[in-house]
Amino acid sequence: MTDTAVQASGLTKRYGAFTAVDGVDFTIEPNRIYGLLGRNGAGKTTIMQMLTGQLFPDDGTLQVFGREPAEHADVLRKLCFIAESQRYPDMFTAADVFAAAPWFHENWDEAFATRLIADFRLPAKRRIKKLSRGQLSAVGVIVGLASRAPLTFFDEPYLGLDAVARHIFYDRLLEDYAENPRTIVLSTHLIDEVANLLEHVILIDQGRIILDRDAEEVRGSASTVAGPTAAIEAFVADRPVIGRQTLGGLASVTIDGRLDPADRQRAAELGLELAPVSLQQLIIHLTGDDLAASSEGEEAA
Ligand SMILES: Nc1ncnc2c1ncn2[C@@H]1O[C@H](COP(=O)(O)OP(=O)(O)OP(=O)(O)O)[C@@H](O)[C@H]1O
Repeated sequence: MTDTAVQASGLTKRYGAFTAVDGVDFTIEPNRIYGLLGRNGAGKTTIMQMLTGQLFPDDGTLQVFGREPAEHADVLRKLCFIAESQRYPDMFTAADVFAAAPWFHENWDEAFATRLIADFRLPAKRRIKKLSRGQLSAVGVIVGLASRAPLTFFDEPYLGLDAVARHIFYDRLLEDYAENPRTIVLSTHLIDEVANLLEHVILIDQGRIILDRDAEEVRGSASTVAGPTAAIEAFVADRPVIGRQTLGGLASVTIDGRLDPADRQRAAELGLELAPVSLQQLIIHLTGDDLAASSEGEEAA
């Protein structure tokens, strides 16, 4: 049996009277790729900062590789945190950053970094402060990949990257992960782009976890059913509805839970169309205002 990479229980962070992370429990298993997803301000960065010893929790227990991260240098050495707004010393070139990386990351692979510099067409000899936004993102991504840290966090560091560069990042990540398994946590809003990379999804909303599931289970775990409103209502009665749109006599309703062959047959008999819900659509339903509106309606009823 392998040990867990992260074990959090009742993890809480407050900023004054505001609770940014509200008593969350979760586990991160080693050698998997996790998506830490959620809307702006959900608490993702705050959680990652606690996991990497940059912030102290106000409550709860947190173990990273079996210890409290903030107080154990041997744990911190196993971590790599790449943020969107990564800062570097003013005089540094990208090459200086890569030259310093092995001091912090014992698994640093210089040959891999050199290959990535070419892939991203990064002018490594140029001062960091002269780099474009995308080039600066590439510096962070290269550090995150070539460090091969046992637990690597990418907190949306690839926002500045263009579509080609982002796909190079996803490809290199997957290739290298296959050869050098490690634990990777990605926080991103580009959910459709990373959906196939993720092995596990943790969805956070307003400081609380609302979904913590194997990505394979999430795929196909919700469906959209579309057709005449009366037939839809007959089909979705007693099923958990997580989204609803109506237009004239037509409706499109998203339901949670898998459909079995009998469900599919019934939908066909009623003349309804079924479509799988993508991870991004599911997250929009789970954290969007349409859910808030329908659940308020249910509470009032
Ligand atoms: N130093 C701080 N002081 C006060 N409030 C803070 C502080 N840092 C974060 N917050 C608040 O805590 C909440 C969680 O912030 P956090 O940065 O963790 O969100 P996030 O999920 O990473 O968001 P985004 O996707 O927009 O980056 C937000 O409401 C934010 O405004």
